Amino acid sequence: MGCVPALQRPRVGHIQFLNCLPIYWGLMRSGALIDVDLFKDSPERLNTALVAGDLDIGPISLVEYLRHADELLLLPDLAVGSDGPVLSVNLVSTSPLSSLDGRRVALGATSRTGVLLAQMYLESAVGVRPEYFNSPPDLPRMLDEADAAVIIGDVALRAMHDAPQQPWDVTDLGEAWRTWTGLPMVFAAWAVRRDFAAAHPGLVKDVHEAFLRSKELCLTELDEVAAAAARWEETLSAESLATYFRALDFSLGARQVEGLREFARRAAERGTVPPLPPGGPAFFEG
Ligand SMILES: C=C(O[C@@H]1C=C(C(=O)O)C=C[C@H]1O)C(=O)O
Repeated sequence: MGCVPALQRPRVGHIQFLNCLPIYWGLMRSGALIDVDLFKDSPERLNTALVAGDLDIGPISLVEYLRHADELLLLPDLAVGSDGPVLSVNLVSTSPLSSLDGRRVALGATSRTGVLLAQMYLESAVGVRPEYFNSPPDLPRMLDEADAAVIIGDVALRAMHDAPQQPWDVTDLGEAWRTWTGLPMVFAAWAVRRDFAAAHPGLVKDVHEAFLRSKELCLTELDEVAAAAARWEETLSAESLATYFRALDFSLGARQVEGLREFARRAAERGTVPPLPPGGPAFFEG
């Protein structure tokens, strides 16, 4: 009887960490926010929502993408990574890394990629086999219960900032990966569910283009983003936030894909994730 289906905006995830504030800034400045239903949350909850089909498009930890690559397509040229120090994916330790054999290491619950990278690094580069346990990302509590802790996002950025006044060794895992492999690290990428992309290719193209425009725009306005964010920070200054935003690499070009593949290969070798299919990752090609 000519029933018109209700129009529904794409359900899009957004990481509620400072790392994705530049992307949010760009979406806001271009007006693209009006055309999406934006869900802000922590990375691990966004991972779950995208995999469950409660979101259509969103950022996903690289490790979770690798576990669900058959259900997802990556959006080209968009990621959260670094080609060197990242400042916010940190292994914080109260004793030297070489002494961690058999000792307890707390893994922060918001991270999937950072915590796996820390384990790979400790075991294969440092040569120790600690005992790991999962923990809420509360650094003082983690260090009460363990000799080292892996944290990401704002908590990690603030810990890096406070480290000179604390008895901590901080290993920046973006930098460690780069020194170890010579490649950039991709911690998270943006993906669309394959079923949604098949049903609504035009919408996905629009959202992807909005994200790319947002990225371009924010890169030219990072000092303004940093100044706006610093008003709500107790200890991080506009200068340190600007340094942070410049350390982050939001691109997913040929070199970043090479880094992604190398991480995938090493993770699959450990049996933690299935191998990437040949020619992978598969991208949305709207
Ligand atoms: C650089 C970061 O990238 C992230 C790291 C993630 C992970 O370790 O699983 C997931 C999403 C991103 O937020 C960060 O959170 O600091």
